[in-house]
Amino acid sequence: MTHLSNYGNDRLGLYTFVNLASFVQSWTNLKLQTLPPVQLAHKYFELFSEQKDPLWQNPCDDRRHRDIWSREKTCDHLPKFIVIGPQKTGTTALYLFLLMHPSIISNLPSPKTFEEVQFFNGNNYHKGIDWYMSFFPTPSNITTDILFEKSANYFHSEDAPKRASSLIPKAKIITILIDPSDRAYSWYQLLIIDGQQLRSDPASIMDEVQKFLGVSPHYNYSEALTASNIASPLGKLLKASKTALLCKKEIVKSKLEMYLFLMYPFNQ
Ligand SMILES: Nc1ncnc2c1ncn2[C@@H]1O[C@H](COP(=O)(O)OS(=O)(=O)O)[C@@H](OP(=O)(O)O)[C@H]1O
Repeated sequence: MTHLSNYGNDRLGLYTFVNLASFVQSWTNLKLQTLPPVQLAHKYFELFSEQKDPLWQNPCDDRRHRDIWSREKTCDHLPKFIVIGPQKTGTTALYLFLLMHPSIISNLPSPKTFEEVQFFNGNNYHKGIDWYMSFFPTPSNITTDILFEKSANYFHSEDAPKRASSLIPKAKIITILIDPSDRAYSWYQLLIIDGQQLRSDPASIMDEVQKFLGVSPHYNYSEALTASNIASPLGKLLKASKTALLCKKEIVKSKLEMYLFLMYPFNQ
């Protein structure tokens, strides 16, 4: 079983399998049985569970694979080098410096992860090779243009090395190493806020933010963020937003209207 997006190896496998089955039928008393395709697949992965996780192989090194690929699946849509991180080492700066070179071309941006594709490290990998290749533009000059991608979290991913070496074995790799304490300090300067909690429990989040920023005096958000405290602008906003939520079906038709409605007390 292969995880190539073509049938170069699988055709050979099927040919061997058919001949094996006819040999068994002709020369033995064994009764061959089969199952419908989906059940057969379940059975297969029960027996070979290690193959549940695909490992996309490189289609470019085998002429048979290249020959049956469509034009869109040219090997020119794969990177020639990758910047693997780690995070907080200056990867964004390096990425921008590389982009300044006329022959070095990056992947197209991702709506979710911006300049990074983050293919080899996580679940995006299961979206397949076509998904990955769709991030790379067609080079205007195949011989001189060099495609690359930078995903800073490849560095600490356990899966990324084997996945990358299977799909792009010839790609060069760039990593940036700095004093770990500088990285730690950079992380320390960053506060990640849980957006869901900001909605459900803003006061606790704001306590955390104050601590992180070291602001003084400590402001009592628990008190300020109550509907009863309507004298303050925050109270007005909260009251307005509460009203908006209560009657949103009737009066709030879109997110924009909701926004304007919430901001109304401040725009008067
Ligand atoms: N030349 C240049 N220009 C701008 N910034 C530079 C440069 N070299 C390194 N840095 C520092 O790199 C830190 C951010 O690293 P990353 O881009 O890898 O961060 S991230 O993982 O993408 O969040 C970030 O560090 P901190 O400021 O300490 O957070 C940047 O200041």
